[in-house]
Amino acid sequence: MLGLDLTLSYDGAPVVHGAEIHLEPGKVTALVGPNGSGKSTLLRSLARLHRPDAGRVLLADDGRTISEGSHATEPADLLEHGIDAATLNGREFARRVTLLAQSRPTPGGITVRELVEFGRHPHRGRWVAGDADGAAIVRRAMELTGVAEFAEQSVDRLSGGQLQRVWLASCLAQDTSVLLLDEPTTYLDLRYQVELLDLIRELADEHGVTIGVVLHDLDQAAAVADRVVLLESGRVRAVGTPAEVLVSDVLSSAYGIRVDVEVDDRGCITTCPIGRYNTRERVERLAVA
Ligand SMILES: Nc1ncnc2c1ncn2[C@@H]1O[C@H](COP(=O)(O)OP(=O)(O)OP(=O)(O)O)[C@@H](O)[C@H]1O
Repeated sequence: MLGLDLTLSYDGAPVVHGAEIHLEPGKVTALVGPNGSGKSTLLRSLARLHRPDAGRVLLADDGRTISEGSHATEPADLLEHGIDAATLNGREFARRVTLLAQSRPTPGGITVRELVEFGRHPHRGRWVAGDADGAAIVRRAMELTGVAEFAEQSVDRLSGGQLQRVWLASCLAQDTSVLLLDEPTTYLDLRYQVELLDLIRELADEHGVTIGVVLHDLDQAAAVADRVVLLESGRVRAVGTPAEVLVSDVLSSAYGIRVDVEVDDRGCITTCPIGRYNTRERVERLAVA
């Protein structure tokens, strides 16, 4: 997927200025940046939920799903052979791209299974019977996200984290080749944060899914992403591997606070924003104590 020269605005006021973003099949691309830098707006434009003032979104012409994997696509291939997302009808687009949004209105009075089954909507004909693989895909989506155990429970009785996982299951049930996630670890406890990041990696590595994920936690971005796109004031400030983008001077300048970065022997990146309460001397003193 390639977002090209995207200019995005609200009420005529641009908030993203000519951004380019390339999401590759089988790779995880993390969008990071300060509050208000345009991450969600950019992600929503890739999901066709925010119409660009200028620019376009191109998709690989394979129309494949998570189950089938997808071909590698370079920006030049997409420019030549890609499909302009704006030309697809809603159903065609929804078979290719799904977004786990930050918040969604959840219909009341339905079960977890019914909400997950909702993800099958672009694969259904006029009759449910048309979706032969649907039941198996829904079951698998619920197992992967750990919601199968409360499949028959009402969504009204779920915690924030459980509901987040049910919506993720619904996105997986949609079985698209592009999966976009906006701050998916919000509301999740430590275990499910880690499991969600593992699942994201598994979908990319084993199923060739194209993944774009907005993350505030830079250490999570470093751990899960192949590429990081750093946005600042609606502009792409840096693109590259985590080791290339998540460096002290770039982060300190983007976030307006000193950010130290450590890389251990295994190449794991840890970022440490230094506030007044969190001077290096204090951190070292606590480590000794
Ligand atoms: N519905 C809206 N109406 C008007 N302006 C908006 C709207 N949503 C977002 N904006 C503005 O667009 C800019 C980008 O917002 P966006 O939500 O894309 O940033 P973000 O990087 O995702 O922020 P955060 O990290 O806080 O979620 C901000 O200046 C924000 O105030």
